[in-house]
Amino acid sequence: MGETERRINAVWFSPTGTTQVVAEVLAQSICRNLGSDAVFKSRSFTLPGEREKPLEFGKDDIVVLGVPVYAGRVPNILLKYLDTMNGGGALGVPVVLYGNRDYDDALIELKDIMEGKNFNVIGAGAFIGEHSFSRILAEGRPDGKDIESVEGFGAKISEKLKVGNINGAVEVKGNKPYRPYYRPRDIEGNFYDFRKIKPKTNDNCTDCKICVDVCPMGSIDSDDVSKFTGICIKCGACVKKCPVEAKYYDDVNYLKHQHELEDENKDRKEPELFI
Ligand SMILES: Cc1cc2nc3c(=O)[nH]c(=O)nc-3n(C[C@H](O)[C@H](O)[C@H](O)COP(=O)(O)O)c2cc1C
Repeated sequence: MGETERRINAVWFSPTGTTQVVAEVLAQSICRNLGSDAVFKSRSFTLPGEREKPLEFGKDDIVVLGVPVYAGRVPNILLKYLDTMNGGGALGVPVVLYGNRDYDDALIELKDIMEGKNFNVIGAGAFIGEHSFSRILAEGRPDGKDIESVEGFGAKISEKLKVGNINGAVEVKGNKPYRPYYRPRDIEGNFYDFRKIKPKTNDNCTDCKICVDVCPMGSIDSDDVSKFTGICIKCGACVKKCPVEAKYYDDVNYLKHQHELEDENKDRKEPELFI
C-alpha cells in the first residue's frame, strides 16, 4: 500500500484573476516538486454560490490560500466566511496579491486567520497583480518574472517539507495591532466613503450577462444589468471582464484616487517571500 495521497490545494478569492494565477501556479509548483503522491486541486470562493459551503481541510492537505489586498488588509467582506473555515491540521501558505501600492497588514492578518483556524503555516508570500482600479498600474502582472518567483517559492516550500522542517514559526512583515483600513481622500482632502460608488453601463452593452455571472457580491440585476441590487466592493470584475467595455466608473473621487495611485506607485515592487 502506498502512502495517503497528499492534496495540494489552491484556494482563492479572485475577482480579476491575478490571485487565482499566483495561487494555482504556487500550488502546482509545490505539487510537482513533491512528486508522485501529490495531487493538485483548485477551489474558488469568489462567487456567492461558492461561499455557501465552508472551506474544510485535514492533515493530508496543503492549502495555498490567496486573497487580494483591499485597503491594506484582507477584504473585510470575506472575514465572516473565513471564520467558518477549518484547517483540520493542514499545512497552510497564505498568499496576498496587491496592486503595487502596498500590502500593509494583509499578509500578517491572513496568516493569523489561518493559524486561528487550525492551519500550520509553513510559508507566506506577497505578490503584485494589476490594480483592480486601473489598466496601467502594475499592468499585466503577475508577469513572467513574477511567475518565476512563484515557481521558485514552490520549490523552496517543497524542499522544506521534504526535510521535515515544519514546526518553526514563520515571521511575515506587518504590524500588530493591524493598522486601520487604508482610506482614500476626496478632491477636498477629506476621507471619502467609497462604498456608495457603483459602476455605470454604457451603450456598448449587449446584455450578455457576463457581469451578472462574475460579480462576487451577486449584486447585478439579471433582468436589467445596469441596475445594482446589492453592494459594490469595487473589485473590478464587471469592468475588466466585460468583453465590450460597457462597465465603467465615473465618480470623480474614484477617478481621483485611481490617478493618484497610478502617479504615486510607478516604481515596480517585487514579490516578498517568507519561509
Ligand atoms: C477595494 C480595493 C482595495 C484595494 N486596496 C489595495 C491596497 O491597499 N494596496 C494595493 O496595492 N492594492 C490594492 N488593491 C488592488 C488589488 O489588491 C490588486 O489589484 C489585486 O491584484 C487584485 O486581485 P484579483 O485580480 O485577484 O481580483 C485594491 C483593490 C480593491 C478592489
